[in-house]
Amino acid sequence: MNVILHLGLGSFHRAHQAVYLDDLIEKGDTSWHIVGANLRDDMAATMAALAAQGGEYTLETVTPAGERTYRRIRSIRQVLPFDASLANVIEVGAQPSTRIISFTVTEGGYYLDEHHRLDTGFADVASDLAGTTRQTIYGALAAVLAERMRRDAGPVTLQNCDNLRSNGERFRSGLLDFLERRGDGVLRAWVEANTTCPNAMVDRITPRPLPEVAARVQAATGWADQAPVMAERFIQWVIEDHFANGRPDWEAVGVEMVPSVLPYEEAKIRVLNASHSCIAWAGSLIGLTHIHEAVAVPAIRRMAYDYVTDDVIPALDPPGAPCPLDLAAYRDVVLDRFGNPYLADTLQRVAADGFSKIPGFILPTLRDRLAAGQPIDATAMLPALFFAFLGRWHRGALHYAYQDGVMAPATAHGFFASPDPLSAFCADPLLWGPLAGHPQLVAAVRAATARVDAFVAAHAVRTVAP
Ligand SMILES: NC(=O)c1ccc[n+]([C@@H]2O[C@H](COP(=O)([O-])OP(=O)(O)OC[C@H]3O[C@@H](n4cnc5c(N)ncnc54)[C@H](O)[C@@H]3O)[C@@H](O)[C@H]2O)c1
Ligand SMILES: OC[C@@H](O)C(O)[C@H](O)CO
Repeated sequence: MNVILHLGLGSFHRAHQAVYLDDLIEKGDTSWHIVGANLRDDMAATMAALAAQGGEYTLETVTPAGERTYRRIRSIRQVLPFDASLANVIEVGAQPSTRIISFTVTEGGYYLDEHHRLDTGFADVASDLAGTTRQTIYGALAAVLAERMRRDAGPVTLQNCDNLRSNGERFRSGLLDFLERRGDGVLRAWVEANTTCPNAMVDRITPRPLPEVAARVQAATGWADQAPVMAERFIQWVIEDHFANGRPDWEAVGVEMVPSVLPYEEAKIRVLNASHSCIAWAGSLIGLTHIHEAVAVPAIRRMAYDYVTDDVIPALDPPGAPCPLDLAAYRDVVLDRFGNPYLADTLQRVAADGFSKIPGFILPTLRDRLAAGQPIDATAMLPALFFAFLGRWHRGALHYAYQDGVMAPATAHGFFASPDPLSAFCADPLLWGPLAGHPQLVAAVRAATARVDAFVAAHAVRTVAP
């Protein structure tokens, strides 16, 4: 039996990779299973429920027409209880039968600067580097791989499943930097020789499951499942076929194995993820709650549509180097997927982690457009929306809690204490990297904030503090 150890047993993994593997098991190939664990004690009730259910749970999918399906997923065979020492994770990860270690630790879980080097200013990274904790993906994998090397347990693939551009390469760069900073040259050399990190594009909108999901699952299946997940029907996974020690027969279940994931990930990140954030920030500013409500507001749909049409498509599909994907068709499909009312995906979930999403999803289009001497008006709307959103958060006037794994609250509050808050926001190196303070960026975002203010004044549907 071959094992995939998955770190970060959130909703997405259980609606995506675990489902692909379950598809394979259903086809009669039982040669792989998943062992799952978390690096943080942040979803204890779900982890306990999953463990009590032997790793099994129900996946509910729903189409834009409201057609629901229910299916029991059995590919996760073991759930490791959280333990800050990660002793169980290390034990499983160091076994020769574990051939793949995959992870979803959110966009904010990588702590990389624009050169893909570790940003050691983050307390979690600093304490993992000092060896006092194992709470980041780097600290955890350094411990697992050290034990694997000690036991001579063989090569292993490190498979990133987060929404990160060149997600395998970036993670690898962070891991190697982590080992170098720790002075762990022997392990670093072992990792270079014995691991691969295939880039991958992952896609399936997976909201945080609400209590209604469990109620529907029980009504439909009779099982009082304590850990169900819910997702859209659409699913996609594109992987560079670069595995160190074998892999499941992913092609047999529709995973696309490609030499380069680049066009897929650029399209996904810039078209889907950036417009998703745009819609979430805009909808939040006018007091809405769900993505489908926000994308139904013509002015919001237009912002996302114009951003993709005016700025992203010309950047990704320039004359002389045509993109292999039909980006206009992709834009339309994505906007329709956001309109699925039965998903009830929250603005709160998608608006989260702006301090990772501005640099990851939006900055590359600004950079490309400015480098080509082209206007950035449509893209500037996105940071202008986030700036207004952050202003609401700063004043305590958001109608939900904002979660951001990377934002330093004092720094973000500090923008609004400055005589020119917008300039302070546009000068933040974490958000803007080499574009921080760029005069054209500041001018375009300033002009866009006036359009955002006009949009809010015309559309506010909920009484919120100004
Ligand atoms: N939900 C989706 O629609 C979707 C779709 C495609 C990709 N993804 C990717 O999956 C990620 C997780 O989404 P989800 O829906 O499973 O979220 P979730 O909130 O259900 O789970 C988040 C997981 O990440 C872990 N985590 C959070 N911060 C961490 C950190 N700094 N270090 C280590 N572990 C950390 C948590 O313990 C948990 O296991 C997203 O951030 C995204 O990159 C999600
Ligand atoms: O944009 C937010 C993401 O979590 C999104 O739901 C996902 O990337 C869709 O695959």
